[in-house]
Amino acid sequence: MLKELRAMMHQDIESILYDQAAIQQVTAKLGKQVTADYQGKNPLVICVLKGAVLFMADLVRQIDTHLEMDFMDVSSYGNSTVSSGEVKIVKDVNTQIAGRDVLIVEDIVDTGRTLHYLVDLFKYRQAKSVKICTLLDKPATRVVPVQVDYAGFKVPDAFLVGYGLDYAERYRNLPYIGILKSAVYQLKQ
Ligand SMILES: O=P(O)(O)OC[C@H]1O[C@H](OP(=O)(O)OP(=O)(O)O)[C@H](O)[C@@H]1O
Ligand code: HPA
Ligand SMILES: [Mg+2]
Repeated sequence: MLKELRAMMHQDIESILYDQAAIQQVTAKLGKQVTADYQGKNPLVICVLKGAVLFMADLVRQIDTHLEMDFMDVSSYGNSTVSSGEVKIVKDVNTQIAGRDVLIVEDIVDTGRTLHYLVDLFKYRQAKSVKICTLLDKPATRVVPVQVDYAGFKVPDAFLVGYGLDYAERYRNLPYIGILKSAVYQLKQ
């Protein structure tokens, strides 16, 4: 049954961009950079739900400093492949931000709206510093400027799924990152 479901999901994938080994390798590299930059700082590492949850889980295990974790759920795509333009807070962090070194962990920066909003929010809450670590950066589609401090891969202008990234809540559990066949979403929009 599981095999059949996997085969069905794979049929929707145009091509695989990054397999498990590539993701693991780049995550280890990012973890080393973060470790070097945050020695003695006890950063507050904030995962942007839901897309970044798999990356967060792998990344923190590659960071060799004390750190704290928190989770924020924001959403702007709904069941579409196009940003609604409005970032909605679904769940806020539980931690006081003032005076903290905040590291935001994201799966992808696309238009930049989500991260622009979050950086502004944490600065407004008087974080000591705010940095961004994203697995994927899609610079061609940027609408709002965002300073990305740590980026795993620069990706082409295509709709990606897998390893946390969804289309209409599906495909997050694929172990790799791939391009979704446009036929899958053109049928529905
Ligand atoms: O740069 P942007 O254009 O803002 O896009 C990036 C954001 O969009 C996706 O989240 P989404 O809103 O789909 O929620 P999800 O993480 O729960 O899938 C993705 O996980 C990023 O958080
Ligand atoms: O390419 C993408 N895939 C999935 N979710 C996304 N959110 C912004 N861009 C993407
Ligand atoms: Mg999404």
